[in-house]
Amino acid sequence: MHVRRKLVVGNWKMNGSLAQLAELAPIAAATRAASGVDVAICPPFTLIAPAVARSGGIPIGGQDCHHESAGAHTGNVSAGMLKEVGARLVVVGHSERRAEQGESDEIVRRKAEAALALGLQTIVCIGESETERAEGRALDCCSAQLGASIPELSGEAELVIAYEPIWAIGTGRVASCDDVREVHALIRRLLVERFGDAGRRVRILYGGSVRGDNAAELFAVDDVDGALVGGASLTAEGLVPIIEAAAHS
Ligand SMILES: O=C[C@H](O)COP(=O)(O)O
Repeated sequence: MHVRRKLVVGNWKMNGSLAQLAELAPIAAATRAASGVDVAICPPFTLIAPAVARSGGIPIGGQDCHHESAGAHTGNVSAGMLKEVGARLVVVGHSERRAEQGESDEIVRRKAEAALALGLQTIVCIGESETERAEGRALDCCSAQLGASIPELSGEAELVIAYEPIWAIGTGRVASCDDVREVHALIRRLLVERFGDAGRRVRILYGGSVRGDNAAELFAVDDVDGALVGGASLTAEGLVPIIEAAAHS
């Protein structure tokens, strides 16, 4: 039996400011008070360095990285650049990037490879659309995305999977515990089939309208090892109850 610590990651998306970094201190204090929970915050690129300086020890990460280490890729940032300014993790394959930047599973896998190779904890996102769920294709969609988006496990850096049903992101429509249980069980089975025992150590996060008032029931679901939190992570008031729910799960 593998004991996986709960992991709560705040994804600020294209939100935040230097002033908003004041939220990090109470988040760090709550994290210190909550035993057995890992917490990280992923602000926009421009806030990573100042966030590291004011993090109170919480890992700070990026919301994306390019799959190449350098070159003519205007507007992009490499995993090495993230690492140089103190990032310890990165999210890749978020559905918003898949949709807005047209990122394929293949590109997401290459980004994950680049990040893991540099020792960044790497969170690979997958999740079905509303249409795919309505048509009964959610499991097939997640299975295909997982298979094509994650690299082989090698080295010491940690791979994390985030299941985020697209229709639950920022909508207030959190997925039912039964649906989350079904998808997380599928992800776990596929990870173990592919990586053997190491697949049992990979943490699987749920993301999509996680709030203080629904976190506890989500964290009680088998194979939910934490949450990728968007809107509620922008303030300590929103995120601390989720951290506390993780500590008590
Ligand atoms: O990365 C975070 C997710 O997309 C969830 O966002 P949300 O908590 O605002 O629904």
